[in-house]
Amino acid sequence: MFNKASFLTRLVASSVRVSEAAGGIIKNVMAGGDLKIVDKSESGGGGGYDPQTEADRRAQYCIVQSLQRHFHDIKIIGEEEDTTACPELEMGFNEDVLLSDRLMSNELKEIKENEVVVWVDPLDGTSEVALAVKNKNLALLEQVTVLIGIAYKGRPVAGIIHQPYHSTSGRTVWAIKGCGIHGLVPVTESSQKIVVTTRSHLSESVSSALEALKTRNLADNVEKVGGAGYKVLKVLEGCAAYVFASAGCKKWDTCAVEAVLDAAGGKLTDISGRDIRYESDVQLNNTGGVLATASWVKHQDYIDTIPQEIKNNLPEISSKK
Ligand SMILES: Nc1ncnc2c1ncn2[C@@H]1O[C@H](COP(=O)(O)O)[C@@H](O)[C@H]1OP(=O)(O)O
Ligand SMILES: [Mg+2]
Ligand SMILES: [Mg+2]
Ligand SMILES: [Mg+2]
Repeated sequence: MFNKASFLTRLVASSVRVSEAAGGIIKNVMAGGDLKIVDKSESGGGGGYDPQTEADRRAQYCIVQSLQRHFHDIKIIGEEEDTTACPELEMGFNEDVLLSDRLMSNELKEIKENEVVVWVDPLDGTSEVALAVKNKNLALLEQVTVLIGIAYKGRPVAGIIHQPYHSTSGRTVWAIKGCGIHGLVPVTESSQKIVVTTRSHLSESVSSALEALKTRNLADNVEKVGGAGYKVLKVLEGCAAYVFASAGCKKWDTCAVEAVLDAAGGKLTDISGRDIRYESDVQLNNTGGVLATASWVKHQDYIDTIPQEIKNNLPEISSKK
């Protein structure tokens, strides 16, 4: 069945399994107790404290090696430049994904390996991992996700969000364009408009955007939590929007989650309402910020309410410098 399925279905089926293997590696490193944290901003990354742990490095190695072994011509762009080798694992694939093959459009069925860009965030929420260990507050680990996003012609067509610390054995939420969302049942209405935003990268523009939303009853409450993946899961499970009016996150933070949110009827753009592009040569930073909304609110209301001066300070830069 696997070999008969189209390339995109096989890539997603493998990526679901690989994300779960990466989640296991993250848990093993955490259980070992020695994160070997480095601060990437010290090696010229700029932009303030930017931690990377042994879990980030091992998870990325596992994901990239496994996918490249089975799909030689895909282009993979991962967050971490430094990785740590880990034993080769025979991944297999997730059988449920294969069932999507019959639902896929012909255009997606005909996608070839050299036409996709795979955006990998091996561990989203590294700041929360560092804080969880420092404060011995393991509840923060629920905010950790593994993100694998698949882009075709510059736009997301599939996404995988693995949440290793969700309940006891973790969970994987995945979607292929036009084939629905799997791994959770999205909330389709809520009496309260809760907006989620950053815990560790707050700034003047982030706060001002949230204040503006509150005045228009688009944010009854604001929750500050970590991770782009975790915040989109919160939007899928009842929050109204994820608003990040800052240039800090990258294409690997948003490609997977945009594909999953889109499949649930939500929407993700920059804060000016522009689509985020995912070609292999784009600027890695999401310089226009991130606005993700649930299916049951109007995305345009949030765009219209964010002050123009904040948008002007977050221009879109689409080509790599
Ligand atoms: N200034 C920044 N520098 C590095 N990464 C950032 C920055 N801002 C956001 N991110 C990335 O975007 C994610 C969402 O941001 P936040 O948690 O602040 O809402 C973070 O988990 C982090 O991903 P990662 O943990 O993979 O490095
Ligand atoms: Mg990081
Ligand atoms: Mg990230
Ligand atoms: Mg990361």
